[in-house]
Amino acid sequence: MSSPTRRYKSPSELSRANNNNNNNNTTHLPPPPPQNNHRNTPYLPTPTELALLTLYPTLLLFGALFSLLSPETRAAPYDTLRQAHAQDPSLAPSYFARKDNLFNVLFVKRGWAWITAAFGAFVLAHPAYRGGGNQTRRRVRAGVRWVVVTGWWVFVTQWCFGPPIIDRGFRWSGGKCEVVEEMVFGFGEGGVKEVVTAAACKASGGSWRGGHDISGHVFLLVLGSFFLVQEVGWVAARWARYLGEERCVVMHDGAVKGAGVEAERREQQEEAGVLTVLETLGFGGRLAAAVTGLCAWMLLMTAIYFHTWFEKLTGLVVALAGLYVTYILPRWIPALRSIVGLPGI
Ligand SMILES: CCCCCCCC/C=C\CCCCCCCC(=O)SCCNC(=O)CCNC(=O)[C@H](O)C(C)(C)COP(=O)(O)O
Ligand SMILES: Nc1ncnc2c1ncn2[C@@H]1O[C@H](COP(=O)(O)O)[C@@H](OP(=O)(O)O)[C@H]1O
Repeated sequence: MSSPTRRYKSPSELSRANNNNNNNNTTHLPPPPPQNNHRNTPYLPTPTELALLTLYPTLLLFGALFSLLSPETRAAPYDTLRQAHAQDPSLAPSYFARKDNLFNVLFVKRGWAWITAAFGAFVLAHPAYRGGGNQTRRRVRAGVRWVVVTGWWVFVTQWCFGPPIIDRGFRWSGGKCEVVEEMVFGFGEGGVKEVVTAAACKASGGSWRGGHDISGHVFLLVLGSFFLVQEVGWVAARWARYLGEERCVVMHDGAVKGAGVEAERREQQEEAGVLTVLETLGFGGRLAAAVTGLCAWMLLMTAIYFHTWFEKLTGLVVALAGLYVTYILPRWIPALRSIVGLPGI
């Protein structure tokens, strides 16, 4: 069976083509994909990454505008202390304005498990991670990046040597657990036990009120979805030769080069010709794409129905901080890069 015409060529073919071009201009191979000669700064996301990142504030902005303009949403009662609309099914402006909606309960509230599962499926099953002498090392580095991003999720939402960062921020900004403060005794100033986490407050029947409550949903959905975009996007695009741009890295001697210089030579897709996006993604990548799509949808729902705009903005900023440390910092700190690597390299 004849294979369809290939758009992209293997490294050896590309190098042969270039040599031929240089030597006698007699090659019949098509030119390699257009490479942007302009070097991207290693200190900031590449133009494609920036375009994708811009979608997050755009979603938040769109949600804020929608909630201001939609007659159903404006008409529905809103509890400013709980930062949510009325939860009664007959009063809520939409199914998605309810905290008990199935997408929230089964997806976001178990969000890190879904993100971890999609990432794991991709790293274990995708052909880009199979073969080549350094398969184990690439998987271990991907695992290290997962630990770093997961560590940030743990510190921000679950536990940070005590209460998580969200709960610490809430209390630093003047928030407290109302009602329960008067009822619960133990350690703390004057012997009164302070309820220091949102979870403990809820468990004791109190309400967590008054401070700045960084949106945990915005944080988790942005961190998790862009983690998957980075881990699947660069790896699959490099493997299928869809790369039109390159990340730049600072080398040990201070020189700035395309990240490809550190890529170890290994088999890339070349037998099947041009692959569709679905073929390129494989099972794990498709799962990751589905999880990322759901994250985007739930982010939009949070943007429309929950929290103040400032709490959503801080959720976004805290997520971006973790992503910067995991994916951009290693581009200009070679020692860090040697530990966490770069996806696809
Ligand atoms: C250099 C960094 C070093 C880091 C060192 C720390 C390493 C920590 C690494 C691992 C710790 C182990 C934890 C691994 C768990 C991974 C498996 C899971 O997925 S856990 C189970 C799933 N649970 C969730 O997904 C919960 C998701 N929900 C939330 O985070 C919150 O509900 C919310 C943020 C979405 C909202 O909070 P709410 O209070 O408003 O409901
Ligand atoms: N997209 C969404 N769908 C349903 N509930 C959401 C939501 N976004 C936020 N919430 C709810 O709004 C509250 C604040 O969310 P967060 O601080 O994580 O952004 C949480 O309530 P509960 O803690 O009562 O479940 C959360 O479940």
